[in-house]
Amino acid sequence: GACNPRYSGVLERAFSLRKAHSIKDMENTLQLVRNIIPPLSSTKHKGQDGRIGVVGGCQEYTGAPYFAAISALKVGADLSHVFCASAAAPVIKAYSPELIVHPVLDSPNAVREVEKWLPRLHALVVGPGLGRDDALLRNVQGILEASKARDIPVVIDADGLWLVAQQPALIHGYRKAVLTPNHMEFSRLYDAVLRGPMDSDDSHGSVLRLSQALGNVTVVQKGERDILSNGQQVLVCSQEGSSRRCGGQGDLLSGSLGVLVHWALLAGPEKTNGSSPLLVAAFGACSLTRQCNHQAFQKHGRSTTTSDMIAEVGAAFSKLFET
Ligand SMILES: NC(=O)C1=CN([C@@H]2O[C@H](COP(=O)(O)OP(=O)(O)OC[C@H]3O[C@@H](n4cnc5c(N)ncnc54)[C@H](O)[C@@H]3O)[C@@H](O)[C@H]2O)[C@@H](O)CC1
Ligand SMILES: Nc1ncnc2c1ncn2[C@@H]1O[C@H](COP(=O)(O)OP(=O)(O)OP(=O)(O)O)[C@@H](O)[C@H]1O
Ligand SMILES: [Mg+2]
Repeated sequence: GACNPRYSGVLERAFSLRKAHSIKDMENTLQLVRNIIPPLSSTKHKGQDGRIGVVGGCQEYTGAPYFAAISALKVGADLSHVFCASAAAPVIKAYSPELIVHPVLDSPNAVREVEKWLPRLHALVVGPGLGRDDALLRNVQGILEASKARDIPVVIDADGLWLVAQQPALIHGYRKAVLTPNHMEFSRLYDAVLRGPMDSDDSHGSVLRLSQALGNVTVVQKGERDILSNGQQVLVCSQEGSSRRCGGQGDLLSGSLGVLVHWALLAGPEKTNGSSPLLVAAFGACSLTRQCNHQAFQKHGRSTTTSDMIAEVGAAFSKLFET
């Protein structure tokens, strides 16, 4: 690949960005995030700052879709929907009166039931707590196809990434897709798409190559440092978090990202200074999640859970983005 001038140009850029992932770079990117945040205003109507849908939640997993959907609201969306399997719905409803919960995902009409709502949604977060049941995944495939046909931005996380690893063509080249794999999900995707193990000494190159191989969808590799790429640019988020790794932190990230993606696309590339709006949105969600983790850990230490982090969203958002 190194002989290909376009590729080596991209790599050079990636490497220079790697060296320069300084506090100053982080600060510059945070400023771009600030630029995409819509001002609070007394003249707006309910819904204008975001109507987000989370597709996930099954018999086993009810926490993950709840975390994602409530995080979207706490970040500033006006309405947050959950489309889940029927067994998960009463549980999720009982966690929160703030979410709108549709028990449709295991119905034979699942795709039609979700499609009805698509014209009213600004972004979908697909995968938290979805599980790997074949019938459910087939329905989600239909939902993804319907969302693409309507040009609705999609954040794909957790078991949604399991589906994409099986069928990369589902999102290949979709400009409005962001994938948020953890360590395992990333290597599974990399294996499936690039047909070989990744080079664990070159995480920047791996994220860049995976994004390119998927037709430049935005990829966020979560970890000690989050590495983000749209196949052209590579960003690193090393906002201070903590050493506490309770389950659900990724769901906070993907739910927040659902809102930020909508805001970033609405703001457009003028507000992001030529950088990809999706990359800026992803950087915002990573910084916010890590800052929530940091603040919650200062209060709760080892007993920190994702609910403690969600309680910090407001203060973390102000600290990072409303300075
Ligand atoms: N309360 C809930 O309902 C929660 C449900 N969850 C759901 O659980 C399902 C499975 O998600 P998983 O994340 O477990 O996915 P996987 O089944 O792909 O498992 C990931 C595995 O990788 C391991 N791992 C993570 N980081 C690693 C690293 N850096 N090096 C080596 N191993 C590493 C983890 O211990 C985990 O066992 C998803 O539907 C997810 O949304 C999670 O979101 C957590 C919270
Ligand atoms: N070693 C680490 N140090 C600091 N932050 C980390 C570390 N690993 C992950 N994170 C942060 O934790 C958040 C969630 O990442 P993680 O890899 O735990 O996702 P996940 O496995 O999908 O979580 P979930 O349990 O919700 O499924 C991200 O914001 C990421 O930046
Ligand atoms: Mg996860």
